[in-house]
Amino acid sequence: MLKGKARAHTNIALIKYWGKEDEQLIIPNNSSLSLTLDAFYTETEIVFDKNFTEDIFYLDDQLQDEKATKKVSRFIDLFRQQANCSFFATIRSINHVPTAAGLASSASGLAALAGACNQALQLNLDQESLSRFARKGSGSACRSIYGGFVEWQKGHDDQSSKAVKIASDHFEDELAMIFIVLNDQKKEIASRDGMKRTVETSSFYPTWLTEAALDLAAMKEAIAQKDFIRLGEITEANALKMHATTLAAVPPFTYWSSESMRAMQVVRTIRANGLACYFTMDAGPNVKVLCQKAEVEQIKAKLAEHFALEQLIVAFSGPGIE
Ligand SMILES: O=C(O)C[C@@](O)(CF)CCOP(=O)(O)OP(=O)(O)O
Repeated sequence: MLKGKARAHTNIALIKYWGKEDEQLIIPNNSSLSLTLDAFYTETEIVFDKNFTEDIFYLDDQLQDEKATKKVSRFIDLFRQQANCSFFATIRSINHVPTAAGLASSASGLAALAGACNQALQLNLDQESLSRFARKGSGSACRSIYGGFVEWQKGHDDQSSKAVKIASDHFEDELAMIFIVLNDQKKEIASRDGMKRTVETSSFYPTWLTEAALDLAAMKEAIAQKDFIRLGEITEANALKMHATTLAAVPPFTYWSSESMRAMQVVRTIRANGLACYFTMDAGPNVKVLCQKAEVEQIKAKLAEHFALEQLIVAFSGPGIE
């Protein structure tokens, strides 16, 4: 019996990953940059045993169906191959994500599973190699291997496409992110499907790639300068450009609900009244507000004039895989 356990935290992209160059290896068309957060994480335990007759997957103590288990099995196969191990495994993942949040936890989930496999199979993979493995589970998962500011260098093959930690002299410790959880019933298009349709049909997509590269360079400069205003401006503009690509897809779609639009307007108004805060959004209606730790309580209080307190969740910079 081989046992492994790991904890990995959620990351939110400030420069978005949006579109694949290679679907199998999950090589992106553009590099991205994220902030790993402390509030949300996944803890995964895995046991490999020669007497097991199939892979079994529990998520939040719920036995998972064949589809979900197959996805996890395919991912674990990467590690079994690496370790030349044919044992089946039992996986237990617990998502420490506020239940109401409905926040995507695939990134922390797959990163934690990568770490647990690494330990159980005694592969001694370093963080760079772990990041490559996690990437093949879900692109954004590769960034959760590290804490703080993380760049996923797009690369062009399995070896070169990986995440790296950005030297930031602890600038991330001055930041906060407030999640505005909007429980719209909007049927979400999974990020994998959304980006595929966008790459294949959106006339705005080529411009996105040009802009994302410029935004990344400018953001790395803002981090080096510890310039929060610049960091926020680029974050918000980059999210808007990424979401703009979906409006020109065929058929067009958007992740924005009416509540998302209201939340974005509230953030703009709070900013216009003197508190520096900027929004970003991913493949869902929730709005995330990037601000400075020193002002997070004031900004949360302003948001609470427009949203219920239980819809507002504060997170700070978090660590890499543990
Ligand atoms: O996180 C970001 O950079 C931006 C997004 O969250 C969407 F806004 C994309 C996340 O995509 P992911 O779920 O990693 O896709 P996969 O590789 O098809 O599994």
